[in-house]
Amino acid sequence: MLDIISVTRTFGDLTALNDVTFSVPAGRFTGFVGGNGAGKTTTMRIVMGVLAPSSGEVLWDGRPITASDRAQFGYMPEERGLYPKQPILPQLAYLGELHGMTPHDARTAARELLERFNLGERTKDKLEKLSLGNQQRVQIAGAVIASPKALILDEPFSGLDPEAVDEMFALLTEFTKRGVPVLFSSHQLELVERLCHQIVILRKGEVLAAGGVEELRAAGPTHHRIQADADLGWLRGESGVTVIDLDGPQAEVSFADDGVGQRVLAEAMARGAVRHFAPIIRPLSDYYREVTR
Ligand SMILES: Nc1ncnc2c1ncn2[C@@H]1O[C@H](COP(=O)(O)OP(=O)(O)OP(=O)(O)O)[C@@H](O)[C@H]1O
Repeated sequence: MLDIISVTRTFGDLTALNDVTFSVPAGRFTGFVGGNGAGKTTTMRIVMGVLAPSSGEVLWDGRPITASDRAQFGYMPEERGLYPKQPILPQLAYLGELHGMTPHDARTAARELLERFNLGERTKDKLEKLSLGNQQRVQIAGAVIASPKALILDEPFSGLDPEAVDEMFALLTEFTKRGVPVLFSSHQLELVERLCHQIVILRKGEVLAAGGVEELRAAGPTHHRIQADADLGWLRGESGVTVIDLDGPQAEVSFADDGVGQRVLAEAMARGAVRHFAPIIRPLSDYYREVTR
C-alpha cells in the first residue's frame, strides 16, 4: 500500500500541491483525475522521488519510502521514458536490467511483451517508427517489464484506441490480481469510471474527493425514475418529493429520504401497475463536473 500524506509542494510563489493525502491500496486500480495543472504529474514525481515534497511524506507499506523501494516500482513518466531513436527490444531489455533482471531474463520478458502486443516482428524497429498507439504500448511494457511492486502511470491510456485500452487494462489487471497497487492519471473520466476501483479527484493542488467509484456516485444527489401505466401528475402534490421532470406516466424525482420513496412506491402501486422504479445511476463525470464547478 502506498500512502501520500499531507504532501505540499511549492514552486516559488505557486503552491502546486496543498496538503494532499490519499492512499493507493494493494491490488487496487486508483484513477487520478483533475484538469490541466491540477498537480497529478507533480504528485507522481514526488512518489517516484523525481521531485522532493516541500512538506509531507510518502509511505510504502506503512514506512517512509526509500530509493530501493522505488527501484522496484514501474513508472511511466509524463515525458515517457524510452528513447525514440533506439530499437525497441534492446531498450526494453536494458530497462529490465536496470531493475535488476539478468540480461537473459530481461530479453525474454521484452520479447514476450512485444509479441503479446503483436510487435514481435518489429523488435529491431526504432520506437519513433511505430504508430503513436504502438509507441504507447511499448512505454507501458517498459513500466511492467521487471515485475514491479507498484505501478505509477502518468496518462497511460492517452492516444490508445478502445481495443488497445482493453488490452492494456487486461495486462495491468494481471498485476492488481497479484496485489500490486496501480495509480494512473487520466483525463478520460468515463474510462476511469469503467476501470478503477477507486478515484482521487484533484483540483488546483487539493484533493477534492477520494473514494470508491460507487461511494463517490452515492455522495451526489440521487434521483429516481418512475414509469407507471397511469399518469403520475399526483406526484406534484406529495410532500418530500421534488419533481425534476414529469411526462404523463414517466417521472424523474428526488425524495427527501428513503421513507418518502417507499411511500411513493406504495402509492403508485395502489394507483396501478408500476413498470420501473429505480435510482438513476449517474456517470461519474456528472459528479466530477459538480465538484469541480
Ligand atoms: N518544475 C516546475 N516548475 C514550476 N512550476 C511547475 C513545475 N512543475 C509543475 N509546475 C506547476 O505545478 C502545477 C501542477 O502541474 P502538474 O504538471 O503537476 O499538473 P497536472 O495535473 O499533471 O496537469 P496536466 O494534466 O496538464 O499534465 C502547474 O501549475 C504547473 O505549471
